[in-house]
Amino acid sequence: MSTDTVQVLQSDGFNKSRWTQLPRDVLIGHQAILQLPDIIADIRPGRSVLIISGGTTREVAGNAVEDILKDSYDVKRFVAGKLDTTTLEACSQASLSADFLIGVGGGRVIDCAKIVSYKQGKPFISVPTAASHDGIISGRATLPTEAGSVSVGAHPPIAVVADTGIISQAPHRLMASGCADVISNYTAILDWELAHRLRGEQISEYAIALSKMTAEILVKDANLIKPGQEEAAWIVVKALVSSGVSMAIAGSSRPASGGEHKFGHALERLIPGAALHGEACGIGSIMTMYLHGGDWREIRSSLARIGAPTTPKELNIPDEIVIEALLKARDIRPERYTILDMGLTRESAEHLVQMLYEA
Ligand SMILES: NC(=O)c1ccc[n+]([C@@H]2O[C@H](COP(=O)([O-])OP(=O)(O)OC[C@H]3O[C@@H](n4cnc5c(N)ncnc54)[C@H](O)[C@@H]3O)[C@@H](O)[C@H]2O)c1
Ligand SMILES: O=P(O)(O)OC[C@@H](O)CO
Ligand SMILES: [Zn+2]
Repeated sequence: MSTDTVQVLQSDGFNKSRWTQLPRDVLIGHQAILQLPDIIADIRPGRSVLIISGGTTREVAGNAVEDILKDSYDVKRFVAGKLDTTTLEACSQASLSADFLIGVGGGRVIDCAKIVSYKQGKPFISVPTAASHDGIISGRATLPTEAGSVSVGAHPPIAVVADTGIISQAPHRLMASGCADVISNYTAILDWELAHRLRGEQISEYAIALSKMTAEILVKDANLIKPGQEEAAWIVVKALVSSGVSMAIAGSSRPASGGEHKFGHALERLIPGAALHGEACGIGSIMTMYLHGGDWREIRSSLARIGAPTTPKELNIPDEIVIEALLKARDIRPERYTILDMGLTRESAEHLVQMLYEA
């Protein structure tokens, strides 16, 4: 390095720096997948692509994406049945001959594409088939492991193509779950602020403001979120994108994931597949809002208005398992301090679950 450069680099002691990664193109709207060739032409990621989808989502949109691209690109496909290390390894192998990846599906498929993209250093495009989670643009991936869910570093997608027609035709339960994932931002923020006050954890006011505003706008528009409506898909996808941006600004999932998410991850381990990700976090958020002394009834009524579950019974989950998940939450990502890490007892966990059924 030349002396001139060293002089330019000198500072007054301020040494913070943050690299925020965001997608280059975000396209949301009616028949958006038809514009995939334009998006790819804009990015120029190469000529061969691996389309990653799930069993169902391949039928829903994976095949259509393949059809749209097959005349101009060398297309291969990979079906990710579940998200585990074996699948990730197989997907990585399949990606070796591809220049770029496209993840077409729900949260697990997109996380699979995100992780493989990061490991292989290849760009990926996110094509969500449901508005069920706020990971559609985030640079983090959630990996279920034996020891619980871990948030792993990944690349954000280079582009997002969210087709509101496809998304509006997904089961409403998925969209309601995505709304619950966003509504749970309210308590994620309270937990982050708590960790800041109690533990000196660094917070980002910008990330907090965006995350909170996103939840507020979604709750304000709750009456427009109806099954089968493309406008509803439009509203929810925008909220999911906005929540994802808050995570990108924070450089972690903190503004959108607090104790209610630790509870959700614990519940998924105890009774896999019984609740969708957002559903579990929504119920968790009612309980942690109560512990924060906030308006938990407002969280509950917002979830109910959107059609998301507010009690374990609606998901056929025994109350006892929810109590266990509340107590187990502290073992999930112990470094992430939340209201559930402040000495919750079995008695208070039982009370929290009973409270969900209160009129
Ligand atoms: N990386 C992040 O920042 C982030 C954020 C939120 C959630 N997540 C993760 O994402 C996952 C949750 O996502 P999810 O709720 O989408 O779960 P999921 O990916 O398991 O999808 C749920 C179900 O919906 C089906 N599906 C998707 N689109 C459909 C459609 N159009 N029609 C019919 N069925 C359709 C899928 O086949 C699947 O059976 C969790 O693993 C969670 O931890 C990650
Ligand atoms: O890091 P986690 O807890 O998976 O959070 C990411 C996302 O689910 C936030 O809505
Ligand atoms: Zn979430």
